[in-house]
Amino acid sequence: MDEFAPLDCLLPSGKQRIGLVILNQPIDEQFFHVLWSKAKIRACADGGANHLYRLTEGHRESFLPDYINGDFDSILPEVKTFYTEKNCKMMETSDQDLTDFTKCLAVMVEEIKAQKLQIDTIVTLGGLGGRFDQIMATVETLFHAQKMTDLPVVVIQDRSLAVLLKEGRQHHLNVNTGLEGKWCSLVPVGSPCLTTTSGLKWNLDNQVLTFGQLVSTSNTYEDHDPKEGRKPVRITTDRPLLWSMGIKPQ
Ligand SMILES: Cc1ncc(C[n+]2csc(CCOP(=O)(O)OP(=O)(O)O)c2C)c(N)n1
Ligand SMILES: O=c1ccn([C@@H]2O[C@H](COP(=O)(O)O)[C@@H](O)[C@H]2O)c(=O)[nH]1
Repeated sequence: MDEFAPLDCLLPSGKQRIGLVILNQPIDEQFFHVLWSKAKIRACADGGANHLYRLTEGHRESFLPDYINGDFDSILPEVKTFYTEKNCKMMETSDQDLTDFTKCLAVMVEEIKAQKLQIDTIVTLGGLGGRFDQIMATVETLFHAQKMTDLPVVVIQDRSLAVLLKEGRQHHLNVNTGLEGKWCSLVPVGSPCLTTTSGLKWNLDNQVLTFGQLVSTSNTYEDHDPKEGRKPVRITTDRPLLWSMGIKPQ
């Protein structure tokens, strides 16, 4: 059984130790500060460095990533110069068969192993906005991630979080952090998913989720007694299944 609280990473008091990946999308300042302070390793994928540079103006030296990688077709010259001079590791990879996000994640997994870092979750800022092909590529990267590591890889942008649930497991998602928004969803992105759930308003009972037949979007949580808190959402699936959920505006 896999127990996991997807939004624990955004709680200042949350217990997860994280690795942080910054992609080339606008960064939510509040989320950034919570995540940065908890992170044991921090990385930018290519143009992600431009966003970090802009956001931390006036305090840049306190927010240096461990490495920046990618094909460097988006990082601005002054940003590249700044982080190079500050001795951040610059890892240029010309490979045009994998996205900069996938490559960044692969490096992070290697670094976690090499440095024996205690990490519970890899959290990515960006990846769910901007270009549609990049959003689809983010989902594809989550499939690569499952081959690279057993750690959960969570993607957060704006008020949405996405994580790919592993196949053949029972997942218990703790959705009682207080940060959960109203909606949640289960999308069978790679192949049809035989799915059973509890804790949702619209549950599935050994049903096949597949495009063109049934996809669980605009779902929400089962009603609960506010004094007792929400019960976990339980999900079993025979194939990787994309869980996504809203984050309540703070
Ligand atoms: C079949 C196939 N289609 C498309 C590509 C092209 N391609 C896939 S990943 C990739 C790198 C994308 O890099 P990234 O920095 O993540 O995105 P960018 O902003 O450069 O588009 C490229 C060029 C390919 N190699 N193979
Ligand atoms: O519209 C977008 C553009 C990019 N991303 C993510 O950021 C990385 C790095 O992007 P670069 O354009 O190479 O700087 C890319 O691999 C995507 O994962 C995005 O989410 N949306």
